[in-house]
Amino acid sequence: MATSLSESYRDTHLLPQHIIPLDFETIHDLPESHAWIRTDDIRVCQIRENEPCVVPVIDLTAPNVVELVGNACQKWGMFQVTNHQVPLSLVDDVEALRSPSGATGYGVARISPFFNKLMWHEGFTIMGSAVEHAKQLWPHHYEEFCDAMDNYQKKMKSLAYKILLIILKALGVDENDENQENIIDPTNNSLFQSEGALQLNSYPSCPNPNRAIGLAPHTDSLLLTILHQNHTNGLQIFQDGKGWISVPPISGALVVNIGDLMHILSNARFPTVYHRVVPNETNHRFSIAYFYGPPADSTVAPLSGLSLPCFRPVTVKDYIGLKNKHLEKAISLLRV
Ligand SMILES: O=C(O)CCC(=O)C(=O)O
Ligand SMILES: [Fe+2]
Repeated sequence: MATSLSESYRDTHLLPQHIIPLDFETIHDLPESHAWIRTDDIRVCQIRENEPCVVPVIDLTAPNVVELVGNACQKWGMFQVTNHQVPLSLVDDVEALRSPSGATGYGVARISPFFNKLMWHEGFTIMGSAVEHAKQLWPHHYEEFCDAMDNYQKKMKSLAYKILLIILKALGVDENDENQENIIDPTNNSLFQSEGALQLNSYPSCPNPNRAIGLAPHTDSLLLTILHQNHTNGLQIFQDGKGWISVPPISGALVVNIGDLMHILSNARFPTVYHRVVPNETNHRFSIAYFYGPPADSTVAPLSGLSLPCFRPVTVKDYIGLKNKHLEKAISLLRV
C-alpha cells in the first residue's frame, strides 16, 4: 500500500519552540520580532497596454478549459476558478470554525525557521482526518469541526483530481487515451493516488502592515494548491520584470497554483509560483489552502513526452526533505 502524504513530513516536523504566542487582539504597535525589511516592495506591477497584470479567472465548464488552463499555467503558474461545484456553504462552515478566539493549537508556517523575523500569522495544518487533532483541542465538541474539515477535504480532493486531469491534458496526457499508464510513464504512476493536506491560515489586522509579513515569500512544494481566501486582500505573486502582483479575492472563486512537483512534472514548462501574504491594517484575513500531492514514497519526474528532462526523478519524501533544508534552492538541486 502506498505510504500516505503525511509520511513525507514525518522527519521534518516543526519544533514547538518555533511557536511564540502573540495576543494579536490587544497589540497596538508592531513588535521588533515581527518587523521585516521589505526592500522588494519598491518594484510595482507595470500594467502595459493589452497585457493586464491580472491572474486569469477561468470557468471550469468552458469548452476550451484545457487551453485556458494550459495558457494560465505556462504564463502565471496560477489561475482562479469559477463553476467549481464546491458549495459556498462548505467554505462558510470551515470559516465559521476559525474564530480568532479559538486559536488554540494553531502553529506557525512551515517555512518560519528560515527567517529571523516572525510572521503576522497563525495556522493550523490537517493531514487526513481531523478527528485526532480536534479531540485534543476540544475533547467534548469536536464533531462539528471534524465534519466541516472532512467534507471540505473530500470536495477539494475531487476538485484537485479534476484540475490535475485538465493540467495533464494541457501537457499532452489524455485520460481517454488507451494505455494511459504508459503515457503517464511508470515513474509518475502514483499521480492518480494523490491526496491532500489542509492548512488553515489566519492573518489578524496589523497595526503596521508595511513593515510586517503575513506569510514570507515561498513556493508550494506539492503538485498544486487550491486556495480559498476570505474577502480580505493580501495574497501576492512575484513575476519577473513586474514585481509583486495582488491576487484579489473573487467571491465564489478558488485560486489554483502550480507547486514545485508540477514544475518538475511539466519539465519546467509551468512555473512554480513564488507568492507571499501581506497583512491588512483593518481587516482580518483567513485563507484555507489545500495542498495536493502524490504519496510519500512515489517518484515524480518530468513527463516522458516532453523535451529533454531538465530534472532528475525524486521521491516526494526526499523532495520534502530537500525543501525543508534548502527552501527555494531545493528545486535547483534537482537540475540535470
Ligand atoms: O493565505 C494565503 O493567501 C496563502 C497561503 C499560502 O500560501 C500557504 O498556506 O502556502
Ligand atoms: Fe503557499
